[in-house]
Amino acid sequence: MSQTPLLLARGVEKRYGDVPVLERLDFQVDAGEFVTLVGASGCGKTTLLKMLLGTEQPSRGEFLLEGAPLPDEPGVDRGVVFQRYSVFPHLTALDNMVLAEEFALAPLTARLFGAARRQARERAAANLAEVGLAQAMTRYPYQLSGGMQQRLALAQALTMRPRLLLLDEPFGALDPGIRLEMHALISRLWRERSLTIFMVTHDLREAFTLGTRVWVFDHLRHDPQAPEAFGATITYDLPIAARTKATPDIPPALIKESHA
Ligand SMILES: Nc1ncnc2c1ncn2[C@@H]1O[C@H](COP(=O)(O)OP(=O)(O)OP(=O)(O)O)[C@@H](O)[C@H]1O
Repeated sequence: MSQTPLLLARGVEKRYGDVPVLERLDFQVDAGEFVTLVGASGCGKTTLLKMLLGTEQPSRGEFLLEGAPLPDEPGVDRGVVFQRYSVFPHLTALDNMVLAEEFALAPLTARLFGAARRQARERAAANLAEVGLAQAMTRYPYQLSGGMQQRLALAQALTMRPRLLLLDEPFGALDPGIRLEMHALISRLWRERSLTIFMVTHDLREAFTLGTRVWVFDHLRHDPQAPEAFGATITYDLPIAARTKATPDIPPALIKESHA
């Protein structure tokens, strides 16, 4: 069996212009891990997700996906869900799903025909059913609740069976009860599909409940004369032993950082 980690970061830094945002990122993540990212606003969590997605590039260092340089543009090997989902408003849930597959499989025309289209529709229907949207396939986005839209977003992100699933505060805009339902859904999908997930959240309880590993972002180095002189990095990398714990133990030192 290969010893190559699914994802390796070596000496990654990210600057926007002269401003360092992230520094000293060295980590390895194995297939099947569920990494949650927490930390103060503006310390670069979304920037890390964007680098993994391929919409931003490291200023220094590199990422290796299964030993090969991470492609420097988004691809079907990485799925993403944002806090607010943007869909095509004139397409039903099913047609939005099929379109995601058309973009992936026929990037030039974004059209599938005949048997390929029929199969794409069958897959789309199965994937929607898997996230609990069997009854909502013919609905338009404005007819879906926030939770249902995020279910659709998840189904769409998983359409091409990505190696990495990147979630940027995917449940941040949802009511607490709906959030719990979404926690159950993402946990089930993670287990059943053996996903590798990176999820940014401001909710520490969510981070410790869902993650097998919690990364806390902060500044290791700080110059009071020049607050923007240094980037943030992963200051804690906390393995969560018992993933199925009903009430996760959150280190008291971290409680103050919760925004929830
Ligand atoms: N395209 C950009 N150009 C210049 N600066 C940027 C750009 N994108 C992000 N930044 C800056 O980089 C820093 C990190 O932003 P990022 O969104 O990654 O932080 P975050 O930890 O995800 O924040 P939040 O928790 O509020 O979502 C911020 O200071 C932000 O203003």
